[in-house]
Amino acid sequence: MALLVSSWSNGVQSVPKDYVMPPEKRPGDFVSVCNEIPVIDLQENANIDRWDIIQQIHKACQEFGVFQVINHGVSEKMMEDMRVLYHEFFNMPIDDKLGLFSETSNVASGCSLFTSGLDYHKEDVHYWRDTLRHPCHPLEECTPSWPEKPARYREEVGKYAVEVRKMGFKILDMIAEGLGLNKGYFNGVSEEQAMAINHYPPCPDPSVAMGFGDHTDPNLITFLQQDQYGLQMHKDGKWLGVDPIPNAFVVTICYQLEIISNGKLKSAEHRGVTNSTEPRTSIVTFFGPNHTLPIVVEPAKELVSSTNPQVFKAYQYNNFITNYLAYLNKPLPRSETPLDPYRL
Ligand SMILES: O=C(O)CCC(=O)C(=O)O
Ligand SMILES: [Fe+2]
Repeated sequence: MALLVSSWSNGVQSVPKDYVMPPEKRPGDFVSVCNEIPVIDLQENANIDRWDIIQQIHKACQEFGVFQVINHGVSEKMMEDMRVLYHEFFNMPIDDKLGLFSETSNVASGCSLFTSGLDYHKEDVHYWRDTLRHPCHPLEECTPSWPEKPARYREEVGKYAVEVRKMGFKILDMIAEGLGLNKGYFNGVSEEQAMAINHYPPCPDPSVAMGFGDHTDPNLITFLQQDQYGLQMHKDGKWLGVDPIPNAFVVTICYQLEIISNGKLKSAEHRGVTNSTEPRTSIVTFFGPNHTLPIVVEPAKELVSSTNPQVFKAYQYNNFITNYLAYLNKPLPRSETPLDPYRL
């Protein structure tokens, strides 16, 4: 537990040496907010109909692999309640969190509170973050593993998970239609829903530490709400800062969507940096195929033709996840990406 950054970092004057990243993994010069990352209003009006919104989403998925949504249907009150709840959670006395703590991230199973990356003791340098992670669907099976404190946790997070699922499926339908696929096309590969709540305490020197290193999420699609600046996206060799718009969700295209779209949509590489003044919390929801079932993922047949040859082969999702986790443990610099073994 003493390992949690939030348990020891308050008031520290310098970054401990096992949190000082080697130069190639540091955040580099300050990256300001990029106003080009699309912000899409999901509310139809007299001038904008559903098809216009689908086109905006499609363009953003092709050009950036990321966009923000507003008027998305999840109530502002609920998003604010989540911010307040997780502020309270990360500020609870250590004893209240002890039962949840795990020294490894335990990604595949139940609820865990961990720090840094996948396996703290195997790392040379650590990330400046603590994370609570748990599955969210089916709700009745998941909630018994969730935190018991704050007392309203299970009720509030349960409602939020349901609302985010509705929004997620609505946006996935629009992505499907933008690709020329039927509504509901992604239903079979978005069954699994999990949340990760990343907490980054203020860091005395954000230029040498890293909150969350570069990565692309392995699942289908990710929705993130954030209370402070810190998320950056990689595009055309540059890092772009994502504006922390209150009550917006950042939508990120992940590896499975790039593969199913036969490379038409781009997955987005991203990272989280720290700041020296304010704690930052990102509340992240992931949707993807059920990793406990032998689900086959492959490019949509409708998107493959003689002029658009298939660029990825079919594989089992659980095999992809095993390879992805092994990839994350490989030392830098890595010569290939987790997508490469699946290219034709
Ligand atoms: O905290 C952030 O902004 C990034 C979080 C993230 O990329 C993740 O949880 O996969
Ligand atoms: Fe991520």
